[in-house]
Amino acid sequence: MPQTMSTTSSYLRIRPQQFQFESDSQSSLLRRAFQRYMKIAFLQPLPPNEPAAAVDPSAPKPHVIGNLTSLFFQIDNPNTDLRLGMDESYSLSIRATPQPVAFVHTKEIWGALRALETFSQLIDARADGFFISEAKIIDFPRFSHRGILVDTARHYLTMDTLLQHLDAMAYNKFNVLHWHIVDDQSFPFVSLTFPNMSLFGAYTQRHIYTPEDVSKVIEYARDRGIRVIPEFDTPGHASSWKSIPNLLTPCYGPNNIPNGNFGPINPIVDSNYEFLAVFFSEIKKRFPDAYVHLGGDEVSFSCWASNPDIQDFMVQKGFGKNFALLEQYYETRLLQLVEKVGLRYIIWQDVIDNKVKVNPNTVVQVWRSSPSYKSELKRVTSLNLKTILSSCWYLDLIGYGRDWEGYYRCDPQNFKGTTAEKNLVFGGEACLWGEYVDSTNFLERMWPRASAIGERLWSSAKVNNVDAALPRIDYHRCQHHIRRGIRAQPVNGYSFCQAEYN
Ligand SMILES: CC(=O)N[C@H]1NC[C@H](CO)[C@H](O)[C@@H]1O
Repeated sequence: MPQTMSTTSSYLRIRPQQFQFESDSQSSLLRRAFQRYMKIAFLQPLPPNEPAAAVDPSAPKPHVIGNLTSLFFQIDNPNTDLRLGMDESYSLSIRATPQPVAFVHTKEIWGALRALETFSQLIDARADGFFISEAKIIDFPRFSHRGILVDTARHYLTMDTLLQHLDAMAYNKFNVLHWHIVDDQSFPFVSLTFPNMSLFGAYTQRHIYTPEDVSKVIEYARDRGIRVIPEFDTPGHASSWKSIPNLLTPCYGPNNIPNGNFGPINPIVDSNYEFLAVFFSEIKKRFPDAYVHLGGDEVSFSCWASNPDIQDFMVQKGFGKNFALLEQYYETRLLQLVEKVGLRYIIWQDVIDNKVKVNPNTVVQVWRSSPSYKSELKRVTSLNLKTILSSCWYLDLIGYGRDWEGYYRCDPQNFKGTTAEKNLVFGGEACLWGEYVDSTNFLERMWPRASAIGERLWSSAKVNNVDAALPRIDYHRCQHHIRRGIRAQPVNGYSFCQAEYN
């Protein structure tokens, strides 16, 4: 839902063969977007040879007063970086009188992409043609970080799934793909510096993302105004990093000999920080975004506590039995080496909960839903740290019925904070963890449940009435997902699409 939108009951017909997007900008990204949306905006609304009568006879016949033949884009500054804080605002005006004219004005090219998506969603595709009403829209996102976490480590996601997902993200104006690319269970990311990591860490050599795959995802996302932020989660969730000698902590059994298991990254081995510095300097080369996600969640202390060398280290450092201090020691050194590499970072809230001192640019991702995410938001923002919320939006946790309503009601700034603290919450992410998700069910489990979060993160906080949203998310599922080839599951107990998924 745009920030401001007014329409009239005067319609213009669009004949795709006599319509084009136009701009003075020479941007190749914009040209590709124009080509893409000429297809998307004018997809046949109904299965072929469907009798026109199938169109809902009660729907009011549009009052057509002319033909629209072009949509002109004026972009003030076409060559801009894809970045946190990029300008995605736009105005869209469609007028029928004195003669049909349609016009978009944006500051940056990213607003042009968002305007194209809105324009495509305004088109009323009927059996007897394509129509669009007069409209005046002034729009911009409420939050600048509107992300989706995908997990390619618990189960592998095919490139086709990832690219379809990026298409759907664009249909919902998301702008960050948080690629949780590796974890305990597998390491599908092919490192150029340390090829053994995927050689020994991937499920098989087919369950990998080659450098070409990674570049393809980054370019495909960029074309849609979507940043790609990879997550390399340490010191926990790193069992698959086992090919790096001495990296993981050897766990000890009760008789003080190694029991063959390995735990979190070993924080007392200095060469591990040298490895991490080299690894993250590769990451900086491979991913253009200024931010990387360093994880830091769910570090289990039991293996560290079982290791006699670590026990000695804790005594030397005066940490006693407080392993949160050892995690602080690790995180402090990690954040320093990553900063030295020239990357900014996002971390899970656990790092803050363990009282690690972080760089003021740090972004904290709040994900736990207990004791209360609202008190966590207060705690993190009172440290003057930028924050994104995920707690309400764990799409991997499934139940029965319209769970999207809860996602829709959750507002990231709805906590007891000062205005300044609330403004530090600059967005959020839906998370679809991969424990029970792979390419057979990723898209239908993601969409359109994530659409409710997309509107929460783009639209005004005042757009929050679930009853008003129900028919819109239902329509959005059919017209902008199913019709565009995205397998999106039902959001309503009973409904149908003009063109069902075949
Ligand atoms: C930050 C975070 O969420 N960490 C773990 N918590 C539970 C999730 C499943 O719901 C995943 O296992 C995830 O790896």
